[in-house]
Amino acid sequence: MPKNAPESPSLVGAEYEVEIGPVAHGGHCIARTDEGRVLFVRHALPGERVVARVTEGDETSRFLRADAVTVLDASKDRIPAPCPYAGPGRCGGCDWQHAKPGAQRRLKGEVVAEQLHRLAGLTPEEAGWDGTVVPAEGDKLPAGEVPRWRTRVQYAVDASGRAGLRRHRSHEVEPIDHCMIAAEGVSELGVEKREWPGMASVQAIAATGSQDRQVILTPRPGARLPLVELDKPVSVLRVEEKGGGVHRVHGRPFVRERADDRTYRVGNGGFWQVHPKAADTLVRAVMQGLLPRKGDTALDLYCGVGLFAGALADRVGDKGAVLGIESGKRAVEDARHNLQGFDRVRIEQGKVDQVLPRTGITEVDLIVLDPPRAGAGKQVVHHLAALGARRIAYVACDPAALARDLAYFRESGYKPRTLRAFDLFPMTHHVECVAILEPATKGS
Ligand SMILES: C[S@@+](CC[C@H](N)C(=O)[O-])C[C@H]1O[C@@H](n2cnc3c(N)ncnc32)[C@H](O)[C@@H]1O
Repeated sequence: MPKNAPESPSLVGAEYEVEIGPVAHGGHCIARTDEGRVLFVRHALPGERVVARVTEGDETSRFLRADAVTVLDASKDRIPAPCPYAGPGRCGGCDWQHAKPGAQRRLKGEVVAEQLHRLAGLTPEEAGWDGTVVPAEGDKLPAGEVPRWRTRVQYAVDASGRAGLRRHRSHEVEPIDHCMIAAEGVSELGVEKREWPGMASVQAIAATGSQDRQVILTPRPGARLPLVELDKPVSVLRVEEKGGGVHRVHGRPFVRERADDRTYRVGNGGFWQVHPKAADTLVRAVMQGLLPRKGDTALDLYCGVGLFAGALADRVGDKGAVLGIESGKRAVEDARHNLQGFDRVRIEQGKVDQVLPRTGITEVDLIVLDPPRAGAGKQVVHHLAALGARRIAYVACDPAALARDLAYFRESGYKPRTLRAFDLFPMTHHVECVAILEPATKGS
């Protein structure tokens, strides 16, 4: 828009009575107004008739964002949100509090299917997927009961020092007394029960398989650190104002997580799967898909603190070899520490697209890649396909990025053999997938 062009009138606050259409990626459903405007409506379910109030957009917007503020005709999948902080304009953490657990998983499945179809041109059958989204072990609870799965919670702190969670697409904080999806170990720390003057955010971590608890404080500019007295002994870290460096305040600078019968040190609030069953679930799915053999060579790309590299190293044995690549400096130190017992495991620091070509590797037997939400991208996918792996496991937290990359894999001669989807983020719209790929010539 030219600099001094008049702004078009905002539609925020406008209300439309609409029929809710299919679910879309991102925790909302699609609806159309009588004049043909497209609405992305939160707090609604497919098939419902609702009054949707616009939360973002103006007369020129291609689509508007809206909240269902009145439900005129409810879906049979609707339940009263168990969380008192869920609802229009409230906490932005959960998208599907108002849906029965089975319906949440169906909605996620529809999103995965739609992304596969739209971005990769694949039907569920062609992707080797039965169309289901599987709950994590122990999470199949009756409607109204909420799994306490979040072992890491990033609380935002408001100007008065109260901890809470951010409202949807907003910097505003919804102060909360209790997050229902927080793991018991997180709630027990009592972060929500005290004030955090001067802090911008407070992250609480409760490790899985050890009693390690950690709080990571991010102060506002110029603020002094509060004396941290919590209900449990914890280690405390502080994030620097500028540059985001992390410093130890007291206790260990890491927590010990357990997965696949191994302990992993995770320092400075680095990446670890949030659901307590996620690491084991994903390792199992990847290993069942790859079927590593003694003597295999393997890559673990975007390896974090070495979760899949550790599992692969165990299975390929002394005659095999594993190379992990990870961009985070601290995560690389942790991965090297975690896997120091394996002579034939090497961890390289840097971005996959830069490090991989420098390694000079031209052939491998197996590959695991577990990229961040943006996915791996065309260049990395084409490079991987040229290495001739027998099987590739793609672990994906964003089905759109996965579907796009599956299309790149197809261009370069790989097809999905199986795909599995897991509900490792109950109550939210997020879903984790594991696709196992093999050369397209195999069995076709
Ligand atoms: C989804 S996590 C997976 C970590 C690990 N596989 C696990 O399950 O614990 C993605 C990891 O990729 C790293 N990362 C992000 N972009 C990267 C890049 N371009 N190259 C290498 N690593 C990257 C992040 O630091 C993070 O540790």
